[in-house]
Amino acid sequence: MSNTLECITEWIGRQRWYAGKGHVPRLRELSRQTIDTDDPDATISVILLMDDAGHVPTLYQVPVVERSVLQPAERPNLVGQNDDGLFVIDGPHDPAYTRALMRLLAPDLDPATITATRVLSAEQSNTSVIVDIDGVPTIICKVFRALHHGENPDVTLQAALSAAGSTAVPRFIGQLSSEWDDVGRPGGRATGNVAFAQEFLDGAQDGWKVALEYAADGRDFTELAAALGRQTAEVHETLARALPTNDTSPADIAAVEVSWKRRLMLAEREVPTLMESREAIEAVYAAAAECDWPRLQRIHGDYHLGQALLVPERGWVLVDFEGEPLRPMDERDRPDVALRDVAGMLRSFDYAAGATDGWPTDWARASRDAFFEGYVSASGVDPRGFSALLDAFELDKAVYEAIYESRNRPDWLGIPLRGIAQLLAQRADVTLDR
Ligand SMILES: Nc1ncnc2c1ncn2[C@@H]1O[C@H](COP(=O)(O)OP(=O)(O)O)[C@@H](O)[C@H]1O
Ligand SMILES: O=P(O)(O)O[C@H]1O[C@H](CO)[C@@H](O[C@H]2O[C@H](CO)[C@@H](O)[C@H](O)[C@H]2O)[C@H](O)[C@H]1O
Repeated sequence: MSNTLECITEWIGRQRWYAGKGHVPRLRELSRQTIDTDDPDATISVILLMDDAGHVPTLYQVPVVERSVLQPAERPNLVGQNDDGLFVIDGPHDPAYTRALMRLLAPDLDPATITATRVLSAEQSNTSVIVDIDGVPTIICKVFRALHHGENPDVTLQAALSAAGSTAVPRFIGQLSSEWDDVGRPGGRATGNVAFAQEFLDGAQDGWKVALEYAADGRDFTELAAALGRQTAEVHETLARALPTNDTSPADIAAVEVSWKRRLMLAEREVPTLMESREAIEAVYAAAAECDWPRLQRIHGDYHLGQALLVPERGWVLVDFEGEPLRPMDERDRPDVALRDVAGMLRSFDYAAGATDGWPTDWARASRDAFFEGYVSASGVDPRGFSALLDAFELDKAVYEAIYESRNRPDWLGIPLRGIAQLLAQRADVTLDR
């Protein structure tokens, strides 16, 4: 037995959302808040923990429920047993926590109508809980794991799209923020979003799984890809109307170029073979920095097929506007280039082909073209008109994916590496043709 903090330290490294893979966690408790519950055997604590083990300290939200009796069904979600003999359970898996959270996120909801709560089983960066109302899955609550000062773009963007009447995102229900000590900020306090709730889309299919099935069966995905292109353009257009935009200054361009190069340097440390392509990749970045850039606006930021849900009678609905988990929050929380999203989705078609036996490149190419056509038809803007810039964003995404795969799924590292090689070969062909 050990104290609750020791139990969490031993457990946290195994969680999918723990970003410090490869480090032994070094946790420091910043705050512990007790939440009221009507369950007499449960004590709910929301603990904010700073992990000092990595290069950059990371703040995590760990809600736990302490109980004197452990039900067999709770065993897989046991964090540990503390010095007082209490069983410490991962909060989102315990109904006492999720019911208490719902009271805060949706105060108008009658708690008696909540009939069940369960954690979404997919591997995730955060933890989402599905809430049944009168026996029907109705609400999904996302509990953010890594916390940041300032608004979380997932909340800001989905709330803004929903308020603008867009049905391209789930209806927004409510959000919760929290404060914690931060000596680096004026007043010594930081504040950020810790959870939010939105409409649960029953029967939604994950776009990644749909695409994989199509690719594996050699089925034509172009109609769905074109619809996705149209929905993407519509979301970009609504975001540009609902939230601030700005002209692109030379300083903005320089900052993006620096971030591309910084990421490449980081990737080379983790995937040394990338060093062989550095010169060619940097040449693409340099060419992109020289061309015309569109206006900056808020974007999805980590756009791929897994962020698009195919909903019966509604079509594509987009989720998870939090941006890339490996990118600093201050970079994700401001206007950016919409082509970054287009590039993300192009990479995803390549991924679906790469994860399929025989690597059907024609399938990926047809899906890309259809996506472009859909995007143009809804917006009048053809991303292919910014080819140097689009290539740079695609390369940057593939470099990001190389880091992501080497840390999380080394068996898949070949997918982004081949993507990088292909992009560079295509650019070399274009240059030779000139
Ligand atoms: N509103 C929703 N309705 C139904 N399923 C959803 C909804 N939002 C998310 N999901 C499911 O949860 C998965 C993870 O959600 P996401 O927002 O991507 O979480 P994370 O930030 O943890 O990556 C999605 O891929 C989808 O399968
Ligand atoms: O969904 P998250 O916000 O957690 O995104 C991260 O994980 C994704 C993998 O789940 C990763 O996406 C990469 O793999 C996908 C297939 O699993 C593929 O469709 C994407 O194109 C590819 O980028 C994403 O990059 C990462 O941020």
